[in-house]
Amino acid sequence: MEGLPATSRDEFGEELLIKQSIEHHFNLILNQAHFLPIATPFLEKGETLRPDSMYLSGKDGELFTLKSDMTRPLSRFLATNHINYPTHLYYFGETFTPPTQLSGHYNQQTQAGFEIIGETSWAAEQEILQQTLNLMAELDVTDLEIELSDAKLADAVLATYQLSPQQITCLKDALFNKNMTQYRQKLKAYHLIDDTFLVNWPMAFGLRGDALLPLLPDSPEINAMKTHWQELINSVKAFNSNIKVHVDLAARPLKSYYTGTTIRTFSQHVSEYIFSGGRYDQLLQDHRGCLLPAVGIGINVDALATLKAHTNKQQPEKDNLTFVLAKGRVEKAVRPLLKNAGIDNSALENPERKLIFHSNDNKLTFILVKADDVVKYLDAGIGDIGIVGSDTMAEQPFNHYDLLDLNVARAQFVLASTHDFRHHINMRPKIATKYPTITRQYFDKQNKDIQIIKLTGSVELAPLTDLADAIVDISQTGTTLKENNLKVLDELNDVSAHLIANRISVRQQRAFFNELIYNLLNILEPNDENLSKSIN
Ligand SMILES: Nc1ncnc2c1ncn2[C@@H]1O[C@H](COP(=O)(O)OP(=O)(O)OP(=O)(O)O)[C@@H](O)[C@H]1O
Ligand SMILES: O=P(O)(O)OC[C@H]1O[C@H](OP(=O)(O)OP(=O)(O)O)[C@H](O)[C@@H]1O
Repeated sequence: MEGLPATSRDEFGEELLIKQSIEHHFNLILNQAHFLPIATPFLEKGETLRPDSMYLSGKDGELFTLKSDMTRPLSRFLATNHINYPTHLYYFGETFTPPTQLSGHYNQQTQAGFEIIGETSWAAEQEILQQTLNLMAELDVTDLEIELSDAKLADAVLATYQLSPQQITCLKDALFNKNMTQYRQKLKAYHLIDDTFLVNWPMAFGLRGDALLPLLPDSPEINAMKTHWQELINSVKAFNSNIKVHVDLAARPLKSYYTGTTIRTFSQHVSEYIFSGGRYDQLLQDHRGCLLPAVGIGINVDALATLKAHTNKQQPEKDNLTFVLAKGRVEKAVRPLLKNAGIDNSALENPERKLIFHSNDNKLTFILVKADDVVKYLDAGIGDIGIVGSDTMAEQPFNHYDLLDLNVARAQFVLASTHDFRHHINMRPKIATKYPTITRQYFDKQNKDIQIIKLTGSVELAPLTDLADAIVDISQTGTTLKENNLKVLDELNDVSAHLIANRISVRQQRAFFNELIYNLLNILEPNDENLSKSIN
């Protein structure tokens, strides 16, 4: 009997019962609130090829797209039907996206959502928040924490400083990735490192978000956002004063088309956002091609079902954090650094052949994995914090925070070959490497066509044996190159160990992360007086 494709699964029994119950309560709440149901087919016309879509081919060769989200079918529906606006809609159904092969992820997710379309007034935001709260209560998952933000906040803040468009882009990029190393370098370069709000901005969420609200620059646009957040916070508190609600002043806009308030929720038990949405006035169009203002909330039903399963079993809140360390050079190099930053990693000192360790108080777990696998443990929500080389990160899809460059396990990528290598002789040189992405990026920048040969080690052998013309590899002392009679033709990116973190873990354990980042920055940037400006 043939099994399922690697990326699919059956759903059965208890797991499916939970989803059915979510769907039942969801329909009940939205019917009561006079939202109208909409169901769109699995297949849409597939004229635009997108990397995040799956395709089916029809009998006559026509290409169809499997529905990868609910937004596109909804856009098509509104653009091709005469509807009276404002309209209130809701949907519940399956979406399909191609996961990375052999990653353990599934290609099919259940998504639900509700939208108010054609309504510019603030009442729409209040209504979707109200329905979100009703659903949380109906499903009995009140341990969700709500985060409010605004897609335009970062631009509004940075507009109050004297910065060029390019400087704004660089700062936003570092801010949204919570890349503290890059962010602080930029602040220093732009002479803004004395600004208390800016210094603390990347971690301005949760209680710290609330604490930094009064330090937000003064502008009519920002003041209007503050008023709106306060109104939403008041409605949450009036509904149930136990629900945690905070502002996130450093949130990346959910999607590029969001234009106003955003609302997201997460819980202590699941490493993904459960509800997320907000205002997006620039995406949907009616049948005449006129833009339609809209607010909506999407629900990750699979994540919600995981949360429900936890709630049903009454499991305690997670109070343990897992570090995933790239074993070998990286783990050895960061061990003293972590220890100096107050992390009890003494158990790693006598590893023998064990791969899992605990701190003396059992609050921290350390797991040792091959460098390539660190990100997979973070993706799955098993690891909260990862420590891995920037070389490994550059070769993988990466969707986490790149918090700090730890400045240890340092090396450099180099292009190297034999002494008689001549660039111009070989029209399409063969380059051997363990790092195809880095290699491709480097040659693309130079408009040079090459052929890559992916090796797993002893890369220096390739030009010596004529397997390849040159190599892109890591060099530290240069000894390996020298001993193999190879010379450096060019120096590429620097490599070092980085501290990375799952986005939801940073929220679930924000006090721990704040302290760890602060302690590590004190070691990495000693004598930096501005560090004391970090609220801790
Ligand atoms: N000279 C160097 N060569 C290779 N990696 C280095 C060097 N210096 C620092 N590094 C960092 O160390 C990581 C590799 O560590 P290590 O060699 O222990 O693991 P590995 O590549 O899995 O090795 P092995 O396959 O020999 O176990 C790289 O990802 C890089 O970030
Ligand atoms: O400049 P150096 O200090 O000599 O270091 C560079 C060498 O170290 C790494 O190899 P590694 O030891 O990881 O073995 P590998 O060839 O099996 O990847 C790298 O691939 C180089 O071969």
